[in-house]
Amino acid sequence: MNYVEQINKIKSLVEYYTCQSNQPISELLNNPSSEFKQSAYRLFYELIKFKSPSFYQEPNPINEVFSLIKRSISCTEHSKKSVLECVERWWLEWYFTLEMDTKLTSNITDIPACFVSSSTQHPMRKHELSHYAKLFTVLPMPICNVCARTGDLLKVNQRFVDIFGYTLDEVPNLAVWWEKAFPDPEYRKSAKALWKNSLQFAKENNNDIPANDYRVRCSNGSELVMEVSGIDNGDEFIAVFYDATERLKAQDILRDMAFLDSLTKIANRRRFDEQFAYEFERLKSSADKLSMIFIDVDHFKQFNDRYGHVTGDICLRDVAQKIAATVSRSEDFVARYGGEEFVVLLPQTDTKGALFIAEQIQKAIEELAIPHQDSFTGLLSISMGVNTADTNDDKLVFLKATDSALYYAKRQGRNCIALSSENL
Ligand SMILES: Nc1nc2c(ncn2[C@@H]2O[C@H](COP(=O)(O)OP(=O)(O)OP(=O)(O)O)[C@@H](O)[C@H]2O)c(=O)[nH]1
Repeated sequence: MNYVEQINKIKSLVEYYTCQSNQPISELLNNPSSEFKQSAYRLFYELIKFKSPSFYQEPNPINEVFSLIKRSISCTEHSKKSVLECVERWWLEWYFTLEMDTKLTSNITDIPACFVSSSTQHPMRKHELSHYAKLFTVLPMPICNVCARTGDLLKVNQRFVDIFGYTLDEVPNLAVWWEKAFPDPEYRKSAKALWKNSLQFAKENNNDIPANDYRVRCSNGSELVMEVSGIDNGDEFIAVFYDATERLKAQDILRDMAFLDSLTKIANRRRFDEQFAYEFERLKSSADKLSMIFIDVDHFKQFNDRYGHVTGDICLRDVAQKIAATVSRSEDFVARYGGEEFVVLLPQTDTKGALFIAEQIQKAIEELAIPHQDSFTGLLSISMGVNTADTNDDKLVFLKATDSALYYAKRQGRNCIALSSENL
């Protein structure tokens, strides 16, 4: 298998898990299925262990291969990039483990003992030695080697110093590291507990320290979210840090995409269902009121028929943005319910407050002054149904009653606001 074929195999793996597998991307990244990890491992083993000894020749081959693939992925393909980075991270960890298990001896002084396997039968050759020393230095992520008994940091690589700004003299042991990199006592406590659990897990599971995200304070005061994993051989462990900022950003984008209506750029129905359930749950344990407004654009079928669907789309986008701009409290929530229908949730708001907001929305849409020749006023208008729930109300009954109020407004001739009969 040549280099290009090897690269294509990795690309196909990423392509498959991004586009064809049934697992949603966010779940794939947060909770990778064993099938995904196993496929990545099989490919790693095939290329690195058996078929491609040439992978060993360069000090940092995995990084090079993945950089090449990254360059071939367009910057808009966020999910593909995230999946690729996930595979790269595993490969680097496996690469370390493989080297440790099969190549190293314990009588070498300039190599962290963590690289050294006591079960190794073959003494390491000189060029291999320099290779491993180099590996520690050139790997593109921060790495530190720690004595498990004393907590002394035995070695950190240049990348560690570059990224965090701490030299070995400044963080000589774990106690100082926890103090400096985790200055908030509360967060330090939870981070330490997470790390302790990870080390325990490693002892019970092949020495692999599982990856978790930690918020690390750098010497210049900035904070980075780092995914930390590693290897624990009992006497020492190696912690490998991977910058999770890009992954978290990609996850945020994916989450936004899943919950955003692509046309109007406000929350979609799925997001509404979630928020509605959350607000109703909250209502149960409080004496507050929750108000809701259903909004429907009047005679929108005729608008589309007269002005065309493209103008119709622009109109829906403008109406949605106007509603969102009018409802300004941070706890209020606006979503596209479907088609030309929108919904507003107003926590801690009584009927009077909700009617006031509905009037504001009506005024705002009037100010948009979108021509609509088939409308009574000559301008695009909306109809609204308003309803208010309290602790004892049922979610679905409330939703239905608000919908009925909206259709009452329609029957009244449109361009008006109707209050649910429950509130009269
Ligand atoms: N352009 C565009 N039109 C949409 C979209 N979603 C739904 N519609 C149209 O909105 C129209 C809604 O029509 P109806 O449900 O009959 O309602 P209406 O014409 O607004 O009448 P009333 O609600 O009774 O005032 C349909 O023609 C849908 O095709 C969209 O995303 N873009």
